[in-house]
Order: sequence, then C-alpha cells, then structure tokens
Amino acid sequence: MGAIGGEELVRWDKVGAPEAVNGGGGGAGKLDRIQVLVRLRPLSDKEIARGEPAEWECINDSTVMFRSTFPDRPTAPTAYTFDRVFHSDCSTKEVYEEGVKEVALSVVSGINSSIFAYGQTSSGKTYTMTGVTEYTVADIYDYINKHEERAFVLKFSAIEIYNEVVRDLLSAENTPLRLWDDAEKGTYVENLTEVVLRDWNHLKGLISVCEAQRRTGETFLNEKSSRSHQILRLTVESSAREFLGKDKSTTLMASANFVDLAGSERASQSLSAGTRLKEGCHINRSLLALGTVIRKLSLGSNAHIPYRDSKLTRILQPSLGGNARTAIICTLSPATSHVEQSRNTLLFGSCAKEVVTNAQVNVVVSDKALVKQLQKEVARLESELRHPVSNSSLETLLKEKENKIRKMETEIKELKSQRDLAQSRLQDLLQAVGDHDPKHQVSGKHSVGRHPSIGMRPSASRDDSSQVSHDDSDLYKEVRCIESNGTGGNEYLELSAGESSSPQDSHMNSVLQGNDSNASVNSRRSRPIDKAPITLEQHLENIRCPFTSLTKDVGSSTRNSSNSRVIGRSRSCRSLTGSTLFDEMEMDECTPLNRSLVDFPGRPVEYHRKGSALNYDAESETLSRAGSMSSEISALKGATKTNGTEFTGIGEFVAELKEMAQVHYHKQLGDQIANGKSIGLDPIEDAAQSPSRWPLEFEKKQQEIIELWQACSISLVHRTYFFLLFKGEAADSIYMEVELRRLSFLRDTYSRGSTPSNVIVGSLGTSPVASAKKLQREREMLARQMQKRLSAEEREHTYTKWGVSLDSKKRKLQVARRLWTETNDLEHVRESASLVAKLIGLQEPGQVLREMFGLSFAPQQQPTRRSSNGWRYGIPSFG
Ligand SMILES: Nc1ncnc2c1ncn2[C@@H]1O[C@H](COP(=O)(O)OP(=O)(O)OP(=O)(O)O)[C@@H](O)[C@H]1O
Repeated sequence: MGAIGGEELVRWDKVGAPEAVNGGGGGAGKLDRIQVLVRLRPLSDKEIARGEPAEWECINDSTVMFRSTFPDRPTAPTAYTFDRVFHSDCSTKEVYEEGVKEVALSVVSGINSSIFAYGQTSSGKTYTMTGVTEYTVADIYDYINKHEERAFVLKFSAIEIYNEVVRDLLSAENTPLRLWDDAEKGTYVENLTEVVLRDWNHLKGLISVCEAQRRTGETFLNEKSSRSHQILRLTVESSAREFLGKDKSTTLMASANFVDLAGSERASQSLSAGTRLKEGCHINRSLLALGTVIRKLSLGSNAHIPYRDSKLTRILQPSLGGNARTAIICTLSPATSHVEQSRNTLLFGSCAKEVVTNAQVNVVVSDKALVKQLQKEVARLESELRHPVSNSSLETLLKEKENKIRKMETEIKELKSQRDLAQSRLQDLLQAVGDHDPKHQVSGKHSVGRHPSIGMRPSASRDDSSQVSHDDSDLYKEVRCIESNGTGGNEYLELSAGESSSPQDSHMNSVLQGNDSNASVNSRRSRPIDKAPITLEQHLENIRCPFTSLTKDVGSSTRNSSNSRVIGRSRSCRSLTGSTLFDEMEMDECTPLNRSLVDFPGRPVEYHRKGSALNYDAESETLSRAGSMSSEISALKGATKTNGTEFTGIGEFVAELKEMAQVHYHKQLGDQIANGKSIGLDPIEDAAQSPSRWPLEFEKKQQEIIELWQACSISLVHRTYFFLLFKGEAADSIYMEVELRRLSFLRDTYSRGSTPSNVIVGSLGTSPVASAKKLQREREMLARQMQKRLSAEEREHTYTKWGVSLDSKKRKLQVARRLWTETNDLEHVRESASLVAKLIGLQEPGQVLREMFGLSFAPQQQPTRRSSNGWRYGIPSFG
C-alpha cells in the first residue's frame, strides 16, 4: 500500500493518481469511469424448491451470459460485459478484493469513494454490502495502523431514505431530516449525527445499530427485505504528524459511502400489498429517478441531469457524476423467474459504466497555512507592482515601443496631409468670401472635396491672391492667414472695407477683423514666398495660427458689437483647429451672413443648409453650437455674463489640452529631429500598455487631479465635466495624463510666482489670485443657478444634503461654497459633480458629450471628414 498523496491539491487522473491503495490494478482509462461489477448469487432454497434452473452464467471474469434452459422457449444467448463479474460461488471477500477494494480505499488518500449495490429484491445487495463495508473498514484500520506518521480521525454517519423521508440511523428519534443545498458542501442532511470513531469495534457496534434501525419487512421474495435505501458514510481525515499545529499543516479529508439500495420489485412477484406495496412504489420511483440520472449521465451530453427528482439522487449526486470514485455492484438472482428484472439490472449497469466521475484529492488547508499562503501571494503581487518590468517583459516592452514609433510615423504623415487639407479648407473659406463679392472672385472652382495637397501661393497684390500654388514641395507651401494685429509672423490676408462691395462683405470684414462695419480694414495682401525650408512644427504653427487669430478677431468683434455672434463657414472649413466652427445648422438659424457663408457659390448642394451655427463667446473664448450640449453651456454662460460673471468651461479645457498635447508633440518631434531618428518613447503611457494596472493607476491619477484642481482653483464646471467624462476606461488614460501634467505645470508655475508662457492659453495664462477670484465668481453663478434650475423642494433637499441650515442666510451660496471642497472624499466629489452638472443643465454626460467635444486621441485607421472633427485634426495621436 502506498503513501498518502501529496499535500497539495492534485486532480485525480490516471497518471497522477495517488499510489493505488491495493498495490496497483485499476487499469488506465477506468479510473474516471464508474466501475461496474456483477455478482450472481446462488439459487435460493425457495428457487430450488420451485425447480427453477439458473439461467445466468459467468463465462469469464468480465462477461455474464443469459442462456435459456427451456427448449420450448429458445432464446438467443445474450452476453453482457462489465469491469468484473463474479459467479455464484465467489465469496464476498473476492468481490471486495477483486472488485471494489481499490475504489473503496481511495478514501485514505483523500479521494471520495462510493460503493453501491443495485439489484432486484432478494438478489443479495444487503448480503454483499454488509461484507464489503466490513472488509473496507478493516482495511482502513489496517492502513491506519501501518501509517503512524499520519494522524487519522474517522467519523461515521448513517441515513436511510424510507418512503422519500430521510432518517438518521444513529438517532433514536424518528424525526425526518431535511436536505439543504450549499455552494461548497453540495446537498447535505441537516442535523445528522456524526460520530467520531474510537476504534474498529466502535464502528462495528454502530453498524449493528444501523442494521437494527433500518426498516425491513417480510415479502414473498425476501424474508428480511430492506424497505429503504441505506447510506453509511465513513469520513477519513488525516494529517502528517510532523506538521500538526504548524503552518504547513494540511489535512486530507474524504468520505466513503456504502450504499445499499432497496431492491426493485414487482408487486405481482413480491405479492406485496398495503404498507409493502406503498414502500415498493416509493422504492421503484426513486430507483427510476436513479436510472434516469445514470442514463443521462452516460450520454455524456450537457443535458440537464435531474438529480433533484428524488432525495436519493440529490444525496448521491457527488457519487454519480461528481467528486468521487464509484463502484456499483449489480446483484443478480440466476433464477428463471427473475430474468426480466435481471436484464433491467444489467441494462442499468451498462449505462452506469459509461458515466465519468471527476474525483479529486480533497485537501483542507488550516487557517494558519491559509493565512500564510495568502500573505505570500500578497507579497508576490506587491513585488510585481513594484517591479513591473522584469527581464522577460523587456522584450514585450520593446515591441510595444517599436509599434509606437510606427504609429508616430503614421501620425506624422497623417498630420502632413491634414495640414494640407487645412490649407485647402482655409482657401475655401477665403474663396467663399471672395465668391460672395464679385470683385473678390477667386479664379478656378474650389469644391469642398478638393485635393488637400493644393496650396495657395501668396500674391503680391490683391489680384494675385486667387492664384493657386501648385508647388510640388510640401515644404514650400504657405498658408494665408487672417491676422488680427498685423504682427503675426505668418502669411496673411486682409480685407479692405473699401474693396468690399456688399453689405455682407462689409459685415464679414467687421466680423473677421473684430471691428464694426465702419471700422477700417486692411487691404488684402500677401507675403512673398519664403524660400527657406520650413519644419513640420512651423507647418503646424501655420495651421494653428490663422484660426487662433480668427477666433481672436471674432472675439474682439463680438465684444465690440454684441456678446455673442453667429458666424458660419462651409463644411470644408471644419475642424481646422480641432474645434468645430460650424456644424449641422438649420437655415432658419442663419443670419443672411451665415447663409451666405454656408451656401456660398460653388458649394455642393448636399452641403447647403446643413451647417449649424456656432456661438462664440468672446469673454471666455469658447465656442459652442446651437442645439447642442455645448450650446446649452454657451447659453448658460451668456446668462452668467448678463450678471457680470464668467466661468471657464470644457471649451477652454479642450484648448488647453490641445496646447499641451501640441507642446508635448513638438517636444517629441524636436527630440526626434535632434536624434535624427524616430524615438517614439512617448513619456505619456496609456492604459493599453498596461491594462491590468490601469484601474489602480486611474484611481491614483483621479485623486491627484482632484487635489490639483483644488490647489489651482480650477473651474468647478471644468472639474465636473472632466470628472463625468473620464470614468476609468482604458482610453481615458491619455486625457488623465495630459490633465495631470497641465495641472502640475500650473501648480509649479503658481508656486514660482510666475505666469505660464504664452504658449499655453486659457486658464494657464492666469494667476493664483485671478483663478481664485474666478472660482469665487463661478460659485456665485452656481448659487444663482440653484434658483433657476432647482425647484423650491429640490433646493430644500439640497440644503439639507449639504448640511446648510434651512433658516440660515445665503443658503445657496453656502452650498456653492461647499462644492468640490473635500478632495479626499470621493462621494463628496461625486455629489458635487452631480449638482454642478444639474445646475449647468448637463443631464447625461458620457460618450456623446465626449464626442461632441471631439475628444479623441484614439488612433484612426481611416481618417474621415466626420472623425477629423476633433483633436486629431490639429494634433497627432499619442496612442
Ligand atoms: N452470494 C450469496 N451467497 C449466499 N447467499 C446469498 C447471497 N446473496 C444473497 N444471499 C441470501 O439471499 C437472501 C436475500 O439476500 P439480501 O437480503 O441480501 O437481498 P437484497 O437484495 O438485499 O433484498 P432486498 O432488496 O429485498 O432487501 C438472503 O437470505 C441472503 O443471505
């Protein structure tokens, strides 16, 4: 007999099975299947007396055959093959040793085992199981005596299922026991007595008690027929003595089930009536359920197995298809009168031998050992977190970086083409102006979808301005700029009032120049071609500059005329700086000027009447479009302006991020150029590089950002938008990183007491005092919004929620002052964001909003007109 299996949990299989407890045997391929044995009993005295011949014969160790002895009823011999068959002269000891011992004694190795006896009434089940149980227990004790290095604990319990009622055979009480299902234990019997065994004699005594308690009755076929299914359970626990009480201590624990089923019977044969008949019905019904389960299991399909159809199958579920090694002994009477029942038994056995069980060594780990194991695991994970880059992963990292380099290169190419497209679209816009004014007609047709590589050569005179440059080299292409202050370093185009012949032109000029229609405007002129090669950075700047100027001009115009004006452009001019100037717009919303711009001559029909107006807010330098979320914000801003208040919004944030990203990109590009190669080592890591770390990283960054917002007096509206937009998706990583850097930069700048370089626009170009004042004004604005946006009831609820006394003064302001103040309390932050969102009319922030602002760093395989309506138009992707 071999030693106990290893301490670790090992799956039972043919190769890795613990040493066979019977010294070998158990052929490969059989261990996972239910072992099926057949035992023929001798003819009983009664059967002999009736002169019944024995019609079943074991022709070898594995085949039993039916051969009719009646010449007048000839039947073709039928053979049935099983794992082992035992003829009528075989003793129970042989059945045990050669048939079930190996399975039964698996229990000492921590593997559950089950031995069943199945057969018709009086076929010898109880006779066989009594012997098998005794031999098994004797061998278990023998094993224990031979393995003193292990400490064993044996427990015993016994039940019977009589008329579908479960009874405890070790209890004098006749109370029915209930079955419960447990995720870990499976089905178990409630309040079942389990006795810890002292020794073998103790067990013998308990088995006698069970025998005495079990329901038996006399039938025509069996003087002492078992009227119930009996299940004896012996649980064996063992631990290595040397580890007892120590951390390493683990326990093997398994149960051996000895199942003596009640026998199937025919009422006509057993001549039962009354109680016996009722018992017989219950017996047959539960055996039928057992047969169904076995048949379904034997099919091996994933079909539903009706274990719950009977208590017998519920209790035996692990033995039938679960964590156990199982052997079934099919008992047969050889008598002619039982041929049909015997065939049924053999059919049951044939199905059962197809059933596969999934036995495992069951290890119970002590609490101490478990704690230690978990501590080790925690330490390992911590070390992984601390040193994420192991040698083995360096290669992967390198590959990732190489991929990034390739991406960057693609992005540079894409950027070039976008630059060209931007030039082309600018030309469209200018041409639209020119088209509108017959005097300013630009020669040649310019369609929306014109080729992006077509640039414009600046002309020395107005008449030359329409000339199209077909210079082949990208490096010598130039972009016309509309300059606001006349000091810009780029090429420029200015419109002269004197040359404007129509009111629209005049109006247009004023809008573009930031003056009213009577103000002076410059004449259109251009700068000579700069022959020196320009860098990609300069090109980027060329693209950005005119539109920064344009928005500034428009801004000054709106300041001079009205708070907010609507300007329009052709679709081809979209997204030149990453912000949309015009989008879907109903013509009803258009002013004559807008209409003229949207439907400029030469614009394809499909683009007419579609552009949506964009509201430009001069004071906050933000853009929003009618009918969109941003327009709501814009409207809100307008409302706050009326009250002399302003606050920064997402538009400003977008502008800042763009600047940050662009600066970042320039830096990379500079490094790249300086190194003479593509370095691609973008210091901004995105979550795709380490998806498993991202959730933790996200929380960390989010917290840092929240604290920096507070430290830098960042707009609450901005915080709200950002907080609601970026909720931890992998794609958020880049924005989080950029925001973090932006804020760190701002904090550092503030702490140095300087204002940031004018490269960075928006709130970065301010001071701590100004930011704090701005924040204060924003809080006041939000307080006013409470009056507008919240009902009296909602306000009252809000005061209570935010701990503001209902009878205090300036309650709204008190609430507003508490918003976004507790940076360490995420719940507070969430509540603050939720309230601010409500106050500014932001109902359901999410992807739509994100897309609306064109926040997409995601790489684009096929840039399209639509998808270029965002950041990627003006800056490269870092992803
Ligand atoms: N292999 C055998 N050798 C000798 N006698 C046997 C053998 N098997 C069974 N018997 C005898 O046959 C009779 C019926 O056996 P047993 O009670 O074990 O049948 P059973 O299948 O348990 O019946 P039930 O289902 O009605 O309880 C008993 O008297 C028993 O001693």
